[in-house]
Amino acid sequence: MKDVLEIGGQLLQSRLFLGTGKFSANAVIPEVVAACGAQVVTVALRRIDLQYPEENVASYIPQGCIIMPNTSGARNAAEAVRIARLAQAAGYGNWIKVEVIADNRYLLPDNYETIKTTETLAAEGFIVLPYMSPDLAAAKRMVEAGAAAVMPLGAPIGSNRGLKTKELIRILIEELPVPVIVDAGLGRPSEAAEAMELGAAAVLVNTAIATAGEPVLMGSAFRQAVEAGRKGYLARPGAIRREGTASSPLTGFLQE
Ligand SMILES: CC(=O)[C@@H](O)[C@H](O)COP(=O)(O)O
Repeated sequence: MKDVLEIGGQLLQSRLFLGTGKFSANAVIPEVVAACGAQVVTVALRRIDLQYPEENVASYIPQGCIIMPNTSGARNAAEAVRIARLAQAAGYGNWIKVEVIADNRYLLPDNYETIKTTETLAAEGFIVLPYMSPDLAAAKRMVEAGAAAVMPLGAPIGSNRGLKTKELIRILIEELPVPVIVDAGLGRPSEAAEAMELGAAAVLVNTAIATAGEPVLMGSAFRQAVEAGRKGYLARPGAIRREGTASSPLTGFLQE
């Protein structure tokens, strides 16, 4: 049975979602998407320019990808809902990544406003993927509100600090009935593999790929890391022990 990820009725082979901010030029995006094998690509509505296609980041996303607008810039539920409706009216479908960020230093999400946004947009038929701080109570409310997945941060956006919220994300993976997609802060392919080994359904990466010296090569590295991490999870890793266990029996050699 092929290992596919289902979200909003879509069957995805790729578990690496790509963010499109911070690239030195939009022209590199098609090659990076191909290197990542990404099927879901997120764009900020403010970077969608309907009048000048060459400035419209969405026009660099290959056919066949799901373009998932995000509500970055929204500081409360009302603004996020407005951005989502604008994106849909502009023809960008009904997937939406909810981002409601009220602090300028750490760019941490406002879970309360995100819950409210999820309630409104899910009721309007959007496929809602809320970016959130990994809190079980808030995540359950987002799921009750109709979230198709939840997207807890590993570390602050753009920090490249990795899976700093690992134990909280593990709880979400164990307790929630929807896919858990680690989003934000993953700085190295190994950290994406770590998230996948934990049981994350997918990861979303932007800064680490966009700001690498070689974004296409880094995208390919993240692709392989996500695939390896997923296989490591499916293979059911052995128990972690404190004591040593000989790889071949030493009986008959050591005096008890
Ligand atoms: C919430 C948000 O905006 C993230 O999707 C961001 O784009 C990805 O975070 P990194 O840039 O740290 O990968």
